[in-house]
Amino acid sequence: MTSTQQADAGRTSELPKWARGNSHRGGPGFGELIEQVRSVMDASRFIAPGDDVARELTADLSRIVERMQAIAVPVDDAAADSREDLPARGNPSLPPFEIIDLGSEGVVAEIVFRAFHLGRLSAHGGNISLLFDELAGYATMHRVTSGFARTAFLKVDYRSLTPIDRPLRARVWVEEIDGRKLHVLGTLHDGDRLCADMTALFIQVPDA
Ligand SMILES: CCCCCCCCCC(=O)SCCNC(=O)CCNC(=O)[C@H](O)C(C)(C)COP(=O)(O)OP(=O)(O)OC[C@H]1O[C@@H](n2cnc3c(N)ncnc32)[C@H](O)[C@@H]1OP(=O)(O)O
Repeated sequence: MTSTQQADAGRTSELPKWARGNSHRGGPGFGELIEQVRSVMDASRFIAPGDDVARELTADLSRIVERMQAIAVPVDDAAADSREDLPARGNPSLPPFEIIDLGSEGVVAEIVFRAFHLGRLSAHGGNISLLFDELAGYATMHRVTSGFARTAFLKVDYRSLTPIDRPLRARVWVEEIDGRKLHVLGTLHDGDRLCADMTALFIQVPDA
């Protein structure tokens, strides 16, 4: 039984198909491909190429983009954002978290922000907010009785600088349910140090 199915035990209806996850789409090499995509994003943060090199790199990347566009599938069939065996479900636009625990108590994840997520000397606040929003999606997905829940608002308090390149621990849970409204809380720690905490409201909606 996958962690997603275990956590699903409290729902009165199945998870929407798009949220069930799989570990096969895109094949066994897909994780390494996404890791390389992340590495391109990281490396791009630390270069100041001359014009010639910039044009060469652009041409190289254009060829790769064309190859990917030639094998595009409808988004609901895509591997990215569906692979529950990969960091952040294989979605390169998300910070690469790994789920440590998922259940009706909420979700615990390990996250390593990287060069691509750098703001000024620490992780960019928007990336921290993105992490919380995604993890709140996990936490609420397993507490709504049907459909799923969308973010109505999400507030982050940045308590101390959030480092990149080291494992951090995030915890997000549903504190209270009031009809369709789910009140969600979350924390992000570097060891014992609180980096950020989060308050959000999610609203249960049909999966349509
Ligand atoms: C395992 C896979 C995990 C995948 C995770 C992915 C997670 C991604 C999560 C997201 O990022 S979702 C994308 C970002 N969110 C949106 O795009 C939502 C856009 N807004 C909407 O679609 C609607 O405004 C919304 C669904 C949030 C609410 O509209 P509704 O028409 O369904 O609800 P309504 O306006 O009737 O409000 C219902 C209740 O919520 C309250 N409410 C709604 N928005 C609020 C708000 N912003 N602040 C405070 N209260 C709010 C509202 O007052 C009311 O309270 P009462 O029932 O007590 O009267």
